[in-house]
Amino acid sequence: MSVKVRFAPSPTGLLQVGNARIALVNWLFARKRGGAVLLRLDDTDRARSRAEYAAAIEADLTWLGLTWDEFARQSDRMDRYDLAAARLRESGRLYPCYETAEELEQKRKLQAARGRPPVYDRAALRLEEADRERLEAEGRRPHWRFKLEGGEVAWNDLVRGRQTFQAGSVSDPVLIREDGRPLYTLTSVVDDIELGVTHVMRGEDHVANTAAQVQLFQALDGDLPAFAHLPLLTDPQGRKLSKREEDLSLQALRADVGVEAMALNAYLAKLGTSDPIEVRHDLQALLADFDIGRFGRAAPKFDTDELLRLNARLLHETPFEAVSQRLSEMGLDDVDAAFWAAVRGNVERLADVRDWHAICRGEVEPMIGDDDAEFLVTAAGLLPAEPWDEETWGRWTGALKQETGRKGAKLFKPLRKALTGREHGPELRELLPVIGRARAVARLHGRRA
Ligand SMILES: Nc1ncnc2c1ncn2[C@@H]1O[C@H](COP(=O)(O)OP(=O)(O)OP(=O)(O)O)[C@@H](O)[C@H]1O
Repeated sequence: MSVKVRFAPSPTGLLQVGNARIALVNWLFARKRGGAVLLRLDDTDRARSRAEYAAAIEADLTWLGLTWDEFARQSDRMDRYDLAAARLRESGRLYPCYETAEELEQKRKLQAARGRPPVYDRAALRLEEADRERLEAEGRRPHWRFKLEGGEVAWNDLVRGRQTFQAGSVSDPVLIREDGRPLYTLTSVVDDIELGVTHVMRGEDHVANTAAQVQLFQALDGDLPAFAHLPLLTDPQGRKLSKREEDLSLQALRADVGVEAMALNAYLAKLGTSDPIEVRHDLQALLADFDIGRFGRAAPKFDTDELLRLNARLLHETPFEAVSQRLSEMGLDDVDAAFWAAVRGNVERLADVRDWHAICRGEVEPMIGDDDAEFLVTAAGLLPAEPWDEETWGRWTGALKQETGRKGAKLFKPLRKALTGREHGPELRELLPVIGRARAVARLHGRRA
């Protein structure tokens, strides 16, 4: 059987890292099996769905490298949901209800007072034709519920193991609202059947829905897909992430925090498993040890600091070719392979290259202690002629050591502080050729250059 998965966000906000984890898991699962990925926009909620969020979802997935083979939009498929609803009506599984939200609330309060679970009492099933006519004449419009069959509903969840629900313990779900809008429980099942989805992998906010959906697949003669419900990511305080909080949106992580797509992918692919989180340079490398069975049931905490540490490690290993284009888009056209090799070990995010660029190519105020001024002038005098390479530093400091008798920190620290204006930074062996002779001489003499 060929595998088909879907990622089905609603375009009601920017994707956040929790959504991205679901998209990534679907992608890895499908690609590992040579299967297909469907991107489906769940945009039946016209009031909240926006074209710019739909475009942002596509841009975010593209940034992560999570390609899709098929695309569907629920708002284009409304006639399919109408047809499915008609079939359910014919088979007696979809029935009209006229209670208002207040009336339903009232019922729930009464049930609670009697110590009963808040399950819909199916009063609407007992209405006669004349009752319905009277209610409609009052101007009421029905909403439509799916009649669950009693007994146990079970499925083997790829993450949660065997799941069982007593159908009698949940309310018949509303599939169509009184304004005629079909709801997720219905639209999702109709699409999964008609678009041939074999594995439904989503957040565990959908578990409660699944029992009803299993019966709906059966009522619509669809093949039941496999299910995997992953726990929801939380922030470090344990709060569920949602599209409504935009600080952990993919856009913010990319543009404001400076996270690399592959750092995020590598982090999300391992978060919530007991595997170590390691640098991976492409999605193919993540496929090798991907296994849906390794994801635990506890809600993992998303930790931006941990992600940034991985981001730094990734950049430290990234070859120049992989970043050259982006560096020139940042206006750093004169950064070459030697420059990148010198500074990459000192950046946490790509934008940090700007700081080292300013130090190597811009003006720096040298840091010079009173005891070192003379030593540094001697050092300037011993600088060899260009061209310089990585050997230059060793030859120069060797000669300087002989001349002055200084060694260790007494020798190296003043050079670093004068040449870079900083106490710490990249290996000077690599940095010196990037700074160049003219700047080095001036800085060793204490001049801003
Ligand atoms: N915090 C989270 N952690 C993991 N998965 C999540 C999280 N939030 C949503 N998801 C999953 O992301 C997928 C896309 O969902 P959807 O577009 O409905 O997002 P949402 O963030 O739940 O939306 P909203 O914030 O508007 O309720 C679903 O499979 C959903 O279960």
